[in-house]
Amino acid sequence: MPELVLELNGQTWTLDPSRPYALGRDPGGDVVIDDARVSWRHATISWGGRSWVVEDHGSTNGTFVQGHRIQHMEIGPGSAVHLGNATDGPRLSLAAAGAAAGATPHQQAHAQQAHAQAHAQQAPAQYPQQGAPDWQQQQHVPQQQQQQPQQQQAWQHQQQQPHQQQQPQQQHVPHQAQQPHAPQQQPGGAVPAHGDRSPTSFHQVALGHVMRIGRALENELVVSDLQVSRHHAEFHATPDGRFEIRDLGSHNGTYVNGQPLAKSGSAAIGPSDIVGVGHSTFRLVDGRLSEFVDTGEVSFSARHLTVTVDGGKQILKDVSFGVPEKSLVAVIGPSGSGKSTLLKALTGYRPANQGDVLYDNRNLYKQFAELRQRIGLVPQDDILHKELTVKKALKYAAKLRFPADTSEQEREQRIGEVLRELKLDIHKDKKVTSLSGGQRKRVSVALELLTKPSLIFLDEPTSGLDPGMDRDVMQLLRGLADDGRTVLVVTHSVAELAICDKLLVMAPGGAVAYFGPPEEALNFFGYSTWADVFSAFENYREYDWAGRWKGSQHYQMYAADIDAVAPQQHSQQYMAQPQAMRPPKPQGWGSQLFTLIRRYVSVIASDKGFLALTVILPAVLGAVSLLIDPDKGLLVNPTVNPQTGLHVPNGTATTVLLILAVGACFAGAANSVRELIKERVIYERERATGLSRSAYLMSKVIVLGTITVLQGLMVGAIGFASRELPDEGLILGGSVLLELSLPIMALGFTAMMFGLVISSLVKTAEKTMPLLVMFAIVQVVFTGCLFILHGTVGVNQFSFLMPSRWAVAAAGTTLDFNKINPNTDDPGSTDPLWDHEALSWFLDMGALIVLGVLCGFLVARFLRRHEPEVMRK
Ligand SMILES: Nc1ncnc2c1ncn2[C@@H]1O[C@H](COP(=O)(O)OP(=O)(O)OP(=O)(O)O)[C@@H](O)[C@H]1O
Repeated sequence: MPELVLELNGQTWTLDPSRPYALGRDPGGDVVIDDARVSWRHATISWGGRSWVVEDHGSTNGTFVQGHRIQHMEIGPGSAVHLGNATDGPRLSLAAAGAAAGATPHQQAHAQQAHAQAHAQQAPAQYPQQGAPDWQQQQHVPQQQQQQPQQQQAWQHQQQQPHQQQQPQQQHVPHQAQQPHAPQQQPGGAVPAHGDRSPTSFHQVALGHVMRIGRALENELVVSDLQVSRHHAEFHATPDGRFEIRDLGSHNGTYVNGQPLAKSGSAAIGPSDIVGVGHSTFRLVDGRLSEFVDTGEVSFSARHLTVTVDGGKQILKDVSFGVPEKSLVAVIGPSGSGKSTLLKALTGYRPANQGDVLYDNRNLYKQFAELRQRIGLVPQDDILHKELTVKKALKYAAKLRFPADTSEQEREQRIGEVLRELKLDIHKDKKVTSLSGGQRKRVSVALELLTKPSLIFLDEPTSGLDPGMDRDVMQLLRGLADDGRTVLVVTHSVAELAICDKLLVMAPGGAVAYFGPPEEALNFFGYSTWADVFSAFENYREYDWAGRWKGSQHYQMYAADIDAVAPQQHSQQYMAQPQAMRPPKPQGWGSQLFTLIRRYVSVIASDKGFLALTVILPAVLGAVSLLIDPDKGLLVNPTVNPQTGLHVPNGTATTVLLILAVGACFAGAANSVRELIKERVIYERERATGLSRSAYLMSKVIVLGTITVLQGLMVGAIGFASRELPDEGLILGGSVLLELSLPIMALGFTAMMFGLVISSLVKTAEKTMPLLVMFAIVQVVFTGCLFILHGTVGVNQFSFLMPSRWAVAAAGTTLDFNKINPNTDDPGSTDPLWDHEALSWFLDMGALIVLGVLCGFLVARFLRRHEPEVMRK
């Protein structure tokens, strides 16, 4: 095979066809070119089987042959290649072996050493075919980029050898100490399931002994952590030397290798297993239990995260980055660059289709059930009921998130701690709605801090805040990180980036454009302001920003080591086992329901406007019906038409019933139509922390149902009370008013359920109003009061889906609607739903209730769509 001799600036290299040669500024490359226009890893030259080939590696300023920018081109003796500029960029001259001197031994050795590194990287895929845009010409890499920052080196070192830094008890720790649960790479780049650090303490377990773990002081192993139940789990050391962990019906669950044990279930454990109880993890080390307490100082990394949506489009592309403990990371990027998608992938809300998220070297996706408790997420919208006081909002959140066996006093104590930590104690009795935007964000953070998460994610916490509040919130986050947590914030505000440890810049299309210290970022892009950088993103959307990043020195310094591990394809594996990932609920169903009802009642009670409307609306709707022929009753007209033999219709009865039915429909649906959409963010977040969907839905049904039924009673009582009614009902004898009001009340309830369906279906609250109006008008049409439905094939069957049809029919059986509103077109026919019989009344009421229940199922179904993917059943 022909060797090729490459000449540059008087130096020569003999290229051997057996391997590729990396060209660029990287001192570890084969041919090192010290020119600012040349990228860190600019291009490779390799033997392509037939001829030599030069391939651009996503360089910023391009590779040129005969004045043309090339991506991939065959070359040979006599060719000349320019790097970085077509005319005056460094010129590589190629000649046949023998025509020039070979490479020096030093250069050869250097090239060999760099060879492996060159293969660890991936070349970006594509580059603009036209000339480089203007901004590229301005490109120059700041000098400081040549230096490896101390902090990063230190972290990388720690990532590779965590235990060498902190192993005071190493002499007590047998094989695990020498092979700690560090990020040892397994074949294929998998990270071991267990990633904890040095033990916090050791506990002796005698053979044949049982060691109970829990929060209560009487346990042998007391874990003072509110996430742990009073009597949480037991370690059994059998006389024959085997060990077993048994859950004692704990509320937050006991985990083995990240997977929850069944409630009161047990599992045999060996030295390689890791048992999770609240913030503590336990391992068996030489017959003893080593305990590690997660106090928040955790490293965090993402590797090769790729999210693909239906249709195969990638909206997040191969995102890798990592940060040590106590880090504050900001994520910025233009709209649509995948920041929210990244946040969902990092928090496990919507796991990436490819790639891993490592929480202190433990795979978050695989151990989500356990690790989700250590993650706090503050969405963009407040996760609080604004009508409540700060203290009350935290009280209900604590009640829902802490195990059922925590006492009021314990919860109060923790609430007091977070209020003091976030300097909110002076505001604790204020309503959330009366706080400033920044204070409100603090309350959302406080709520997440209740359970002491080690990782906190925030989605645009400063949007809508003035610059002063922006700074306050960012400083708050800085403080949280300094106190020993890892904080990642997605933000649109670039004013306070300097206080972050690392900055991740997302490019259009969902790829990384930069990751590294914030102070070096603008230099990296070659601009003086972020506005210019974002304009460049907008103007050069098709440019390969990711390729530019991967060809950069910063990539080598801050991401290449994380990127070097092969991506893990796993979406099917995770999605196939949703059952295994579903975490236990800290509270029982009934307890959640009770708390939710109390919270909902508190919210409603503090909303005086809503309370007033719930009374005024039915009162007005009932009262307007009184204006219709006030002196006429709701009885069958005694006059009979001699020609048809039918009673003369009582138009007053049908109109009054129509108005009351529509009033109940409107009041019921109006009560609920905004209810789910307005607290969707709260629901999403609470669902991820263990809220039961059915308990949530039931709390709405019970509270709103009660209100609506009472409103229905009011509408019925006002509307019917002053009218002349039959002396006897079909069901309740003399209580005709009540018998007539019951269908109105049931109609209100079912309409309320329809309102919930709308609320669970829509994407924004604004869409609820048109749908509410449409619903009410459709109900008017299908009451059967405006025209006879019976006998009209198709329309009649369709009307069975309308609650107003059944409610009017039920009241109509009592009033004998077949005589009040006879079918004059077809005198012999009557509507069976209106038959003046008890059976028909029950049938109509039953159908009304069944419609309501069906709506309940639909709501549950639609609610599922707004849940974190891992929580969907
Ligand atoms: N489920 C989905 N199916 C198809 N495309 C999606 C889906 N979710 C998001 N996208 C698209 O992916 C891209 C990234 O969306 P994402 O919301 O993550 O961006 P973002 O950076 O958070 O934007 P913004 O700053 O405006 O909130 C957008 O173009 C969006 O339209």
